Amino acid sequence: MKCFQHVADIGDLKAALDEALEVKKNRFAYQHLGKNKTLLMVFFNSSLRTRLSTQKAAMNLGMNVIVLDVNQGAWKLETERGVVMDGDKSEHLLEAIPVMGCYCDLIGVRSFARFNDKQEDYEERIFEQFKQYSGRPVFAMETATVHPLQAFADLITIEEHKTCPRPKVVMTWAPHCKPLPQAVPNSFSEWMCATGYDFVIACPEGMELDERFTHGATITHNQDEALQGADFVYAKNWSAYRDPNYGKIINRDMSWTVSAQKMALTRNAHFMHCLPVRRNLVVTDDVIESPRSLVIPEAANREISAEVVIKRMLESM
Ligand SMILES: NCCC[C@H](NC(=O)CCC(=O)O)C(=O)O
Ligand SMILES: NC(=O)OP(=O)(O)O
Repeated sequence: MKCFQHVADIGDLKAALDEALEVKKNRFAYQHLGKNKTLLMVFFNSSLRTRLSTQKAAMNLGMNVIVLDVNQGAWKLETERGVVMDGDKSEHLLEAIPVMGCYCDLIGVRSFARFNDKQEDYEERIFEQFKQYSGRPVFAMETATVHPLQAFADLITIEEHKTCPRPKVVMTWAPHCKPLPQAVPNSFSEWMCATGYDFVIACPEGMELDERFTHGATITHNQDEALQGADFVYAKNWSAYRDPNYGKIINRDMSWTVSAQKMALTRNAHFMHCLPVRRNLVVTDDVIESPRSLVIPEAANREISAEVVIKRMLESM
């Protein structure tokens, strides 16, 4: 595997899940693969889980790990060609990327949507340049439009907790105080549509996501109806995707907060969220703290999804 970005990159999902469960049973079985190999993690944005779980996964595989926080101590990077660089940006990404590639064997990149320009975000201009100019296999650690390590970890978590072959999984929009990217819901939807699950997306009108990620899902604007019979409730806020509101908050409806009353509509569903989560905006304290909440197992499985992805990249070197 030379790139990990979309569900298709992982190939057969059943095989990937089997491999994940095997890795989870013995996460140090492939130490030889990473010997004398270096992972570089590049962060343009903050992280807790991705940073720790991906480093842990690489260490499980015997790798060395170096981390670059672009906004803390590195030169400020210009990303556009043709700019006269007489401002505060000292170095161009077009030099920085191949230089980074010199010091490592694999690169993970976190680069969120900037919401300046929808086309720039959805063309993945930063991540694509890493693919093109680093000379290394590259994986997404949440880019402008996708967060596949999260979606893979969520899929593993659902497989571990489902009690029927085809569970009903409902991804619901929930309110938030900041305009958030669509990467997490895009990838969750893309991955769920690739399973045989009954997958439903509930969101307010105007909050529909890019159809390239939601094709195959049932989409409704009625949250209560969607929650009926749900086995898993995946809450997430995202800002508007559709023009002319791209990247904006167009809805603050607190009746979409996932509460005990909402969970009572489900088939005793598990609650899921990628974290970090704003309590009592997205989900109430009692729901996230309940025994049906899977937020910690999801985070734990981030180590496993990352290990499978890095392992496959090392194997195909
Ligand atoms: N990697 C997990 C989610 C990251 C990001 N959340 C955030 O930026 C939350 C920030 C805040 O709540 O202040 C998102 O939704 O894509
Ligand atoms: N879920 C997730 O990616 O968390 P971080 O943003 O903390 O890495």
